[in-house]
Formats: sequence, C-alpha cells, structure tokens
Amino acid sequence: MAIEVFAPAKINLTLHVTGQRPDGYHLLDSLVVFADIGDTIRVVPAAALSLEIDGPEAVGLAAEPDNLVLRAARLLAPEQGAAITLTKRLPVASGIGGGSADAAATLRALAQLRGVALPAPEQVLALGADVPGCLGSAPVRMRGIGERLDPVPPLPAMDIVLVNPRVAVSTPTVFKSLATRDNPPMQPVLPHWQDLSDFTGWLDRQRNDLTAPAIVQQPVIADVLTALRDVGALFAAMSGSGATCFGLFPPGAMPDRTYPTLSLRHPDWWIAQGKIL
Ligand SMILES: C[C@](O)(CO)[C@H](O)COP(=O)(O)OP(=O)(O)OC[C@H]1O[C@@H](n2ccc(N)nc2=O)[C@H](O)[C@@H]1O
Ligand SMILES: Nc1ncnc2c1ncn2[C@@H]1O[C@H](COP(=O)(O)OP(=O)(O)OP(=O)(O)O)[C@@H](O)[C@H]1O
Repeated sequence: MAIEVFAPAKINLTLHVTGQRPDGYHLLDSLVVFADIGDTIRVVPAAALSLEIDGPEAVGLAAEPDNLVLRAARLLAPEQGAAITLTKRLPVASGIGGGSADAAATLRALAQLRGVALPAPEQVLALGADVPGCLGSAPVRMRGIGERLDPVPPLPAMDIVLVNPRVAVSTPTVFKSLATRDNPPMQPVLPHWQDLSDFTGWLDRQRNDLTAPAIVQQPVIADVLTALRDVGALFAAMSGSGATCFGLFPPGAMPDRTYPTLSLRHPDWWIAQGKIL
C-alpha cells in the first residue's frame, strides 16, 4: 500500500516580528496561507527507513539523515521503517517552507499508513518553526515562534504567482540583521474582508518585517517585487525570509500571459502559478 500526500508551499501574506525570546527565537504574528503548488511525499511500508528524492528541484537537496523528511519520520517512530520518496518542486531555502511542508506531509503520510495519531504542534516545533502551521495546510494566524495557531476569517478566493530569483537567503542571517525587533502585531481581531479588493487593501497596510534585511542580503528581491507589480498583481510581497515573492490576482482572471511574460523577461527565475488553498 502506498500513501501520497501533497506538501503545499507556505506563504506568509503578512509577517510581523513582534519581539525576541531569551533563546534568540523571534516572536511573530503572521497570516499564513498555502498554495496548490508544492512537493509530494509518497510512503510505502519497508523494514528500514529510506529516502529518495526526485523532481525538478531535487538537485538542491541531499537525502542525508538530517533531511527534514527523515527527521519527521524518526520523530513519529524512531524504530519504524518506511520507503519514502520526495518529489521536490519547491526551491530549497526560499521562504516558502519547502522543508517544513515536506516534514508535515511525511508526518501525515506515515500516521495514515500506520493508523496512528499525529503528534501535537508543540512536539513538531522541534522540526522547524513552520512545521505546526504546515500540518494543517489551511489559512491560519501564526504567533509565538510558530506554535500558536488561530483560525482566521474566511479569505476571498484568489490566484497566486510565486517567483524566486534563484538566490538562497539564510533565515538566521535575515533575522539577525533586523533593525527593530519589537514591532507592532496585526490588530487583535482580524477583520471580515468583504472581497479581494478589501483584502488586498488591508494587506497594503500590513508588513513583512524581514523584507528590508532580506533585500540588503539579496537586492534582486526588490526587482522581483517590481516585476510582479508590472504584470498586474493586485498585491505583491515577499514570503518568510525570502527570496520568494508572491503576487495575488483575482480568481480565474490571471492573464494567460502572466507566466510567459515573466519567464520571457526573466528566464533564470523560478516561476509558478496556482491557487490559494
Ligand atoms: C520566517 C518563517 O519562514 C516565517 O514563517 C519561519 O519563522 C521560519 O521557519 P523555519 O524555516 O521552519 O525556521 P527554523 O528552522 O525553526 O529556524 C531557522 C532559524 O531562523 C531563526 N528563527 C526562526 C523562527 C523564529 N520564529 N525566529 C527565529 O529567529 C533562528 O535563527 C533559527 O535558527
Ligand atoms: N526536505 C527538505 N526540503 C527543503 N529543505 C530541506 C529539506 N530537508 C532539509 N532541508 C534544509 O532546510 C533548510 C531550509 O529549507 P526550506 O526550503 O524549508 O527553507 P525555507 O523555504 O526558507 O523555509 P521557511 O519559509 O520555513 O524559512 C535548507 O538549508 C535545506 O538544506
């Protein structure tokens, strides 16, 4: 029996850095969504634990014991085997939580295969701050360092374009170079957005506090944001610690030429288009 689970890209539509814990981890307030663009995890029963990686982004990643897929499998059951295949489509270390999504999908696939419960969010936090949020793969307000998850009002339907300029950004370096760490959070109660224009108008008044330090590390991120606005995105911003940026479009109205225009102008960039889940 094989079980296949999709590992959707995580997008931080907002990312407010509101403080820092004594252990150095930062306190966040983030509106997180997921897209129908992602990796796939396939598990089959086996005596030993193994990982094979294929797919267009496999070159960026080794099937080492510290791969988040294997770490997730060991967290669920240190002694149990499984043959796991990761089809890697999301660029590595790009701010869209690829490793966290893979870890969460591995936990879901193995729990289903073995008929056991998923571990609690606090347990999976050890795999990465984004893993608890990725376990749900539904829109969520993420606080604490990633472990405090609250439901959000219904979001309007929207399409998304993800663009990565093929530069890696180090998450710890971006956090370390923040100018201020005690920035205001989002409002205590999120509004009930009327429609997409109301929602993107609200997003315009929010922030990703990691954008400025990420642009210092990789100035090309500013060009990606300009390129997304140039092809008509209603809203464009960076996700996580970058370098991937996203553009939001009305559902079904994303012009057929968005992808070709961007890839003609920037043949070296990774570009994907899809829907918010
Ligand atoms: C920036 C975000 O992508 C927003 O969703 C996440 O908070 C990062 O999640 P992640 O990649 O799963 O992060 P982890 O692997 O747990 O942490 C990588 C490094 O980022 C820094 N880090 C991460 C999360 C956090 N809340 N505060 C931090 O300061 C720490 O230096 C940490 O060593
Ligand atoms: N299955 C995996 N997929 C991607 N990266 C992995 C995986 N396993 C381990 N890693 C390591 O984790 C690090 C972060 O990769 P990831 O793609 O999750 O970053 P990210 O997209 O910036 O995540 P985030 O948005 O959560 O900060 C990389 O340095 C990578 O080598």
